[in-house]
Amino acid sequence: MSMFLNLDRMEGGTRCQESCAKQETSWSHRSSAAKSVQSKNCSSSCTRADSCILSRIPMALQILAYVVTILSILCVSAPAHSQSLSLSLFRIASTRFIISRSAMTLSQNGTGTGSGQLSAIEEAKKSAAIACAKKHIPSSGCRLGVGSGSTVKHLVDYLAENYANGSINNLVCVATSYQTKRWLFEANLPMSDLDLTPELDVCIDGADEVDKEFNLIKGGGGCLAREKIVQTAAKKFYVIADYTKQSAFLGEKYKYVPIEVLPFAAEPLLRWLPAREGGSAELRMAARKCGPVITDNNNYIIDWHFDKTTQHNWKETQMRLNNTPGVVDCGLFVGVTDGVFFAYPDGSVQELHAPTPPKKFLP
Ligand SMILES: O=C(CO)[C@H](O)[C@H](O)COP(=O)(O)O
Repeated sequence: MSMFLNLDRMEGGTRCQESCAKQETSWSHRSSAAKSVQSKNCSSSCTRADSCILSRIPMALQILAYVVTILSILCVSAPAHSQSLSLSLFRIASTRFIISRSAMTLSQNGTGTGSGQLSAIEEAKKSAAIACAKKHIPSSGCRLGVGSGSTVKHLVDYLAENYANGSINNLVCVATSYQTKRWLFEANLPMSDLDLTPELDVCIDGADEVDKEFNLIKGGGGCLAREKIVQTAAKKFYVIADYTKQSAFLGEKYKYVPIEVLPFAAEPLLRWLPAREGGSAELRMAARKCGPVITDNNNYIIDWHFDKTTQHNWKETQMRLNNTPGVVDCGLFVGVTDGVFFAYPDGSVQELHAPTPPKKFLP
């Protein structure tokens, strides 16, 4: 839900997105000069021009407009021009009132309960994100891979606050998705990409399910390919999750493995995957657009609903899936997690470490 709300917020700022996209190539260690460019262009984070103008109308003027309007209506003999002036003022004031009410509703709903309170699960996501950040992001900063999804949004909020108040310095963030990039940008956090910063110190990401051997299913948000690339580029990989993601075995709670595929191969893969791996496969369809979900890499997602009655060797399954023509990557993350932060409804957070440290490409 919150993902949709945030996208809605972005859709309003088309001009802002364009200027952001133009800056993308120079988003490395963003200087204060770059930041001022950002705040200039993205004062259109105030998404619609009319809401910017209206927000500058002082409250006193609005009240005056209401009063004048009521008086003119009461006073039928008032000259026509004063009636029409007061009606215009009334319209402006009412529009502003409606806009500010809708903005309030949007921001409240974004927190998960519609009442401005975080739901128990959102609270847990936030606790996991903060605990992990406190432990693994040093105040002297680091090169940080930033995952995707609603749990990661709490991490971004934490980083925004602590970077702004100087508790964390020299941070460089590499996003795993378009949405995360937007969040980092709006939070004024310094960003880079893998071209400029190919080696990262830490990557922190959410997950859809984590089993007791630290095998993960990821890709509920369709960002799995970039998430795996950024995770692989990092020396350490930590998962942040609420208690609903903790399972004894994969499939206990989450029902499928997302697989990013080339559109050209989608139809045959929908047949090949169940024929070889069992279960069933479906093309993920978009919720608010006709047709399939298109990933940040312009690919499709196939959700493979695996057979829960048989035991799977996830390492081998991952290798087979990734060796299939047309598969870009799959949402199985096997043997790569250094630690998981699970947060529970009572507010406690448990940090679990991998029994044997995962092997990394780089030391
Ligand atoms: O893999 C992901 C996106 O591709 C997310 O990390 C995963 O779906 C968890 O998301 P959330 O924190 O919203 O539950």
